[in-house]
Amino acid sequence: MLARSLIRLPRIYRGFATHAGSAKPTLPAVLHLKTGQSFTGRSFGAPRSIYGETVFSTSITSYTESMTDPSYRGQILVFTTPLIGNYGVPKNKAPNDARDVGVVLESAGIQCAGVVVADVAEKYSHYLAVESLASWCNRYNVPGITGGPPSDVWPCGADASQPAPAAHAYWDPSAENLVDQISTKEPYVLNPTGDVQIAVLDFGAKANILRSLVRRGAAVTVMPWNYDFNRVRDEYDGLFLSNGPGDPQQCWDAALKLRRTLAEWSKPVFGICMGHQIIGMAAGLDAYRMTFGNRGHNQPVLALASSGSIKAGRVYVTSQNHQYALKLQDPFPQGWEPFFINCNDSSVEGIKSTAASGKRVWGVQFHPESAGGPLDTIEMFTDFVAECRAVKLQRGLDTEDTMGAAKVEPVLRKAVLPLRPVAVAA
Ligand SMILES: NC(=O)CC[C@H](N)C(=O)O
Repeated sequence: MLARSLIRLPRIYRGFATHAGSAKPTLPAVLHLKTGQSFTGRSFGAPRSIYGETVFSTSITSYTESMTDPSYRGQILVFTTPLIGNYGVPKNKAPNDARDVGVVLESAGIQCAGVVVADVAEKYSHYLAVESLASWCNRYNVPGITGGPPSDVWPCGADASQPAPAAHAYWDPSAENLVDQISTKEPYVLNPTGDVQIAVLDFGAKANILRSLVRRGAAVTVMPWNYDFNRVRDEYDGLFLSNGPGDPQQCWDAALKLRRTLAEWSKPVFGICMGHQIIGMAAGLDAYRMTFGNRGHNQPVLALASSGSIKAGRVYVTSQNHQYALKLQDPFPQGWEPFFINCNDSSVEGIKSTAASGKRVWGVQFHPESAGGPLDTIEMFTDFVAECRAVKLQRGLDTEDTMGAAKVEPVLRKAVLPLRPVAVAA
């Protein structure tokens, strides 16, 4: 169900923080959909009413990673897995390390607006857990709704006496630039001693994307989503465009700046999810809103082309969280080709620059960094950083008149080979 919606609590119970944070959800709550349906359940987490866009995820694990993924901003996340919360929530602070991003989960706090869980675990067990899902939600002021009506403590249907909001009152997430709300306001650097300089345009980057780059040795400069990279591009060996919340049409400013980058700069560019949509828009493809987005950790995608660790004809199982996609068109804009296609709904899962274009650009709709989900495509980060490194070395060596191609080759191989991905199992 993708309708805009509202989680509503009876007015008299708003402010009952002690109850809302308790292990046993007993207060009634209602999920109203703009399409007219209302679902009654019990409240957990913060005792307040919120508007949001209702989306569902079929993921079985990693509720903590999903809920801290900035791409879920403004959304009421419905878990189709019935039991959520049974391994609790860990302390979200990583050891102080200049190479890391400072958090264990995907951002500093809960990003989704609310959660819907069939059966929220009242007890949790995990060696790293420090609190329950309900207490975590309560601390971040995020309401949750679970189970059926609390018939033992409250007359069934009492919540229904609260009127559903009028259709026009519902919030329209595509009217807001959610990316601008979450993106860094100032550039910052991770792993400054890294040997390749990668700029990240931050549309709401998941921490594991930044980790995946710095762990491969890159110095990463995270920039605001609409930063004019063209002003500083000569200082960088590669450009990365992150995931992010909301409608990509809100980010045309970034797509137009990228269009210029792609026309005038031929170093490696890689984008994930929102970043992939922005690359597509810059390339001349249309982005559209899907009837059913893909959210889950077992989305199969078929590779249509080989590149680095990715082999054409293989199916990779991927982690996904998106509502928009690039439109498949035939022919593709000149210089571009489809890279992956979704095996379930045939949506575009990746695009790349053609070999003939002389560019090195890749975009994927899925999440190679997982967190949560499978690691089938994690080596795409290795490919990207290795490509940045190879281009950097090639350029450095190209400018040395004394070194011809024959001498360059072993130097390059030494730098690149240890980073080559292990073969993906057939
Ligand atoms: N995870 C993402 O980057 C999602 C991109 C975009 N907000 C969408 O829903 O399609």
